[in-house]
Amino acid sequence: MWPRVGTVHIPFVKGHGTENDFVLLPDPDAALDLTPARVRALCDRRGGLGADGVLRVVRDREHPGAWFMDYRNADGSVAEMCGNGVRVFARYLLDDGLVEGREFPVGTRAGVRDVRIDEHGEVTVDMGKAAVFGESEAVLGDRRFPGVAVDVGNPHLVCRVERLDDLDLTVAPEFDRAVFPDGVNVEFVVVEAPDRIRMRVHERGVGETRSCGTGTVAAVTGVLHASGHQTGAADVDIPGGRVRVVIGDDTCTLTGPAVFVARGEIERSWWESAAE
Ligand SMILES: N[C@H](CCC[C@H](N)C(=O)O)C(=O)O
Repeated sequence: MWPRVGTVHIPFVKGHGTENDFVLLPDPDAALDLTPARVRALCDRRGGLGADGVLRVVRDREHPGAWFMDYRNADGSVAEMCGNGVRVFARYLLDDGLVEGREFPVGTRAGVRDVRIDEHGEVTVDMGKAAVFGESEAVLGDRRFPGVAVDVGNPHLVCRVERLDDLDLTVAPEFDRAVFPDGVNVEFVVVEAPDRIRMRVHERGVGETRSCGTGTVAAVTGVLHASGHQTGAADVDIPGGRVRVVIGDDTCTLTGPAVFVARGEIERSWWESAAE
């Protein structure tokens, strides 16, 4: 073992939900100064661990005994909610014995989200009510994509397209800042069948990801809205896998996997140097 010269390293867990990947910081008492610079450094796929975002386990001050998910995007920004992240976060709480039973609440900046983990490890998250709040468009190069604005606790723009393989998502789509003053996650959606859609997503604060849980809820909500329906269900195929979305009268659910890849320790000296 490397000599531990009086340093205490920082535990982490690496996991993903349909390949939307995260660094999870599990120690709620570590008193970490999680600056935006450290989040960017952790998410850096060369100089750091590499991830789309960071999930930190925090004691929920408003709900004693419950846990709060402090989610950060790879660019260091704070987002209200992360559907894939909640699945990974919930699985960690269950696997590490921090909760009793397979159904429990998780606090997020978008509110409390009830989760259920079945015996196969599939996680269902009550995502709350998704709401269409207008129409707008995304611009990629010289192409304009009309879409619907959907609030899933975080902002989304859902654009229906005929194909996904001709979209250059290496650049951020332009959008109307009057509609999305805090930025937006943009989904490009192909409807394959009334209960199956395919999508790609360019995430606020990250870039193109292989999956976006809140984005899949927004996509199904947007497609149903466009067809004049308020409720329905669909399988959503994203590059990182498949999730199931159910849009009900009062709430939506997202069901999908949560995978742990590795556990380890972040070198304290690296952590201090990343503070900026
Ligand atoms: N990947 C996340 C979405 C993060 C959204 C974040 N990029 C934002 O700024 O809202 C998810 O699975 O829901």
